[in-house]
Amino acid sequence: MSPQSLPSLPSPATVPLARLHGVRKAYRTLTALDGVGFSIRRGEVLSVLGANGAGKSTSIAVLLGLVAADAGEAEVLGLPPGDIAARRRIGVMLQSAGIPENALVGELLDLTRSYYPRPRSVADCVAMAGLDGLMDRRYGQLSGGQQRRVQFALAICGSPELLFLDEPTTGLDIDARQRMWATIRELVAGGTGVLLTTHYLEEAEALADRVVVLDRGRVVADGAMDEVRARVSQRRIRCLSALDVARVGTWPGVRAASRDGARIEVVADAAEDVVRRLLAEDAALTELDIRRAGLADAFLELTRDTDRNTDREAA
Ligand SMILES: Nc1ncnc2c1ncn2[C@@H]1O[C@H](COP(=O)(O)OP(=O)(O)OP(=O)(O)O)[C@@H](O)[C@H]1O
Repeated sequence: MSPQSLPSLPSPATVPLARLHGVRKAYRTLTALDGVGFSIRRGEVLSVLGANGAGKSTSIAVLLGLVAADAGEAEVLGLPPGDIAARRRIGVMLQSAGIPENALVGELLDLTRSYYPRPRSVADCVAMAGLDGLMDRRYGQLSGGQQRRVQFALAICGSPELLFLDEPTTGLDIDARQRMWATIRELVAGGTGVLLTTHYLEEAEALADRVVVLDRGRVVADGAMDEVRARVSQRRIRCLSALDVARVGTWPGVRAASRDGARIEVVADAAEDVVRRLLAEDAALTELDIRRAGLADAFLELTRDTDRNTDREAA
């Protein structure tokens, strides 16, 4: 067979490591997932964002085979969720860890490493998760932040191709959080795919290549970090001005106006009209600075838009 006649296979980089498609899940009358679909690729961090109860943990649970979907498709490394062969190639750090309190950290690490065909060395795990001095301690006697680091070590100790991190840095101090971010970046640079849920939008901004925003069990945005930000038209305008912010707040196109000392900050839908009026009304205005809204603003606007649509549908 000549090379030309071979069917063209998708390149490994474009085949998703994991995928949900049209997934529905209801708990009695409550719809937790309402047709959720997204995928995670090699060498990228996908951040799944959403308010409490939006369906983030349920999406992960479906991918891990912990919860059965009522409808739709779920696949991990080309296998059904929960498949043992897939389990040996993924790492998982969930909110509820279920780790025996009496076990020594070193024992936990040895045991978890033994499940995997190509575990990382203990020394690497200790360095990557920041476990120095913790190996002989009992898990239950560690602080919350130390326990999170142990959970992270257990998630990465098998050199997984795909890593599920459900709010990994909750309870970590700034230094430990930065260390975990650095390790995640290192893993991703080596080709690992990461599904990250977080309530810290600066964490998603710092780590994620792509973002999926869930709102009440539906995907309301899915795209590259910059694309999701760009979907939001809002701008933040800052300047030194003596204008009355209560009055500025009533101008057309202005969403919010606040004062911090001599500086005012205006959040506007379309910056141009508002900037023109600011300059016209205050000839002494200086230090004008206009920025695209950050992920936090984008997130709020995206979920607020769904609120509006839902209200409209209900009306
Ligand atoms: N076992 C369960 N039984 C009944 N309802 C459930 C169960 N698990 C989740 N739910 C409900 O499903 C919805 C989605 O929950 P899920 O835990 O996926 O949200 P989340 O986005 O992870 O929220 P959080 O940010 O609070 O962790 C919520 O309304 C939740 O109350």
